[in-house]
Amino acid sequence: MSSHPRIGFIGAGNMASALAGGLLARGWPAASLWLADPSAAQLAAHSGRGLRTTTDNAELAAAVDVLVLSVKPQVMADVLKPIAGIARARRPLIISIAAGIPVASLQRWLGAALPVVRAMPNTPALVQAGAAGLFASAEVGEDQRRLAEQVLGAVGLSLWVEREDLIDAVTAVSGSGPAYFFYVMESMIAAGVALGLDERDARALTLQTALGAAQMAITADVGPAELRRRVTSPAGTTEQAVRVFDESGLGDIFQRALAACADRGAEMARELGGRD
Ligand SMILES: NC(=O)C1=CN([C@@H]2O[C@H](COP(=O)(O)OP(=O)(O)OC[C@H]3O[C@@H](n4cnc5c(N)ncnc54)[C@H](OP(=O)(O)O)[C@@H]3O)[C@@H](O)[C@H]2O)C=CC1
Ligand SMILES: O=C(O)[C@@H]1CCC=N1
Repeated sequence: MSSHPRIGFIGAGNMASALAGGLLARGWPAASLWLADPSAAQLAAHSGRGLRTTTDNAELAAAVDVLVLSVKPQVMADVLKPIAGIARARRPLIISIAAGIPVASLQRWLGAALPVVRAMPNTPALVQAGAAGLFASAEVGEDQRRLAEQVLGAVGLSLWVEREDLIDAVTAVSGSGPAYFFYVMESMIAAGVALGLDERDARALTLQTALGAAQMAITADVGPAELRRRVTSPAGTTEQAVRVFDESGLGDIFQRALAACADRGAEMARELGGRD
């Protein structure tokens, strides 16, 4: 196998576009990236950049070394059954990025206990700043583990979790996590505007502050709590903002929000995973 295995995405939506775009920007050859989607319009931007595209999932499944299942969880069963025979014959590494679809369901729809990696990436993969949790089924060998790491690791951090239910926790923290930070950014921009800044300045200050805080937290030799303490002067301004967050139960809000997110993953597994 070449140093750049052929990777095929079934479902060319938001997350597949982020992963394929990130791999491309990282130097993955466009001709080794395949995308399948029923919508020719959805595929047009990708083919314009030299990626291989098709509206036929079976054609893609017959061509790739790594098959990334990037459709919505609700259509996964219908997507897998028609390509199950090809997958059993060719045995590509299968990586499912769908929230809430257990390995056992994927294998049942594929008609065999094929090696499956469940991955939970996030959209910052597009700018090589992704974060992904991976879980390997018992059938996944060492070489296939390394292959999954090569693909997800090319666009950011990737780490293995040893129990499948922890994928729901990864979803709550990092899979859905970008949305929480974007929400914070939206709220800070709106608050800055309410305090009199023009929208462009409020946005620029907010986004640069988010970037700076993340970079500091990643590189510092102390944790976020100490970094927060260093910004919070006694009897100063930050203290007043933190007081309002504490009085409003911000920590509890995050606990409940992430628990609701993880619970939804488990609920989807019950709703969708049991399908024939
Ligand atoms: N978005 C995110 O941040 C993350 C998403 N995920 C997971 O990734 C998966 C995809 O999510 P996302 O990219 O947001 O969803 P999108 O709806 O953006 O992408 C899914 C794509 O699959 C297409 N599709 C539908 N039916 C088929 C089919 N039969 N064969 C091939 N393609 C098909 C859809 O087309 P159409 O729109 O025409 O139906 C759409 O283009 C989900 O399972 C989600 O849980 C995981 C981590 C993060
Ligand atoms: O909201 C969702 O269900 C998907 C999974 C993680 C991020 N987006």
